Amino acid sequence: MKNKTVIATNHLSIGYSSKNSKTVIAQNINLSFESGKLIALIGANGIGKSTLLRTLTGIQKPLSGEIELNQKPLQAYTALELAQNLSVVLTEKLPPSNLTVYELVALGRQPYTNWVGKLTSVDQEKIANAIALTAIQEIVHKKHFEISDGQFQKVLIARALAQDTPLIILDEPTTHLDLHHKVSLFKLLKKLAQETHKCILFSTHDIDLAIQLSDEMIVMTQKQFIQDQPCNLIEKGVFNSLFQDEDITFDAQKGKFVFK
Ligand SMILES: Nc1ncnc2c1ncn2[C@@H]1O[C@H](COP(=O)(O)OP(=O)(O)OP(=O)(O)O)[C@@H](O)[C@H]1O
Repeated sequence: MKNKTVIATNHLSIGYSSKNSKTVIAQNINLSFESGKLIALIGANGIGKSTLLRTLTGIQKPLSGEIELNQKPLQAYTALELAQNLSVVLTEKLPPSNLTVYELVALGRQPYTNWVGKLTSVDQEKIANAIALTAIQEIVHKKHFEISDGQFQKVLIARALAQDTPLIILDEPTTHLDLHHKVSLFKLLKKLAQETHKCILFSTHDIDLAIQLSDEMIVMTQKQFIQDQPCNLIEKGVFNSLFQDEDITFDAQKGKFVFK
């Protein structure tokens, strides 16, 4: 299947504005993401990763510039159309509820169900598919608060898969996970990008893992955004500019950070 551009930005400027002030977090952002790719967004704490992801998902308005989702300006989408084209996995806890894992995954079908919220056979098939792809069959009858953090992350990804959108955006999906669960979640995202041909964009602080498992990375620094394949970024020495700390350097041979 041919890769096509799912989302692209043109001279995008992101930040926060109120009545009296405007804070620019980053500007002149020109990025483009294709279907079938797993793309990691990395950068130091507070650099603006969440701000960028919130802007790309339409949760937050750009200060200026354009975002095109499937060749159409993001602001031209209705809320329902947006939910059919883009799913978001955030790290926030859910509001208190008694939902089972199955019901939570089924919520992904909301943009397609009628006003009574009845699931059609197509909806049920998409839910079953999402559950199978994320391998959470054994916990579908549990309440969502009866599962571990790692399982919960998978459930949120299953909900995004059930929503069946060409683009999935995740903000730090591996936070709070141990190494084993981080690796398995990264591999799951990689498999999903390959098998479902979706574009999966996520932010992370697990840079070593992102280098090994993502198709492309976006390195965000005070000065610039660099988007490329991990091996090219290593070759260009980009990772050394990530942290303003002489004690942390990137070992290009080992493909990981080393500390003094
Ligand atoms: N609601 C807000 N109003 C004003 N400034 C904000 C707001 N939210 C975040 N910021 C500021 O925007 C900058 C970028 O924050 P953001 O959360 O996007 O960074 P991040 O790269 O995701 O950080 P981290 O890796 O620590 O999660 C920070 O300086 C932060 O203080």
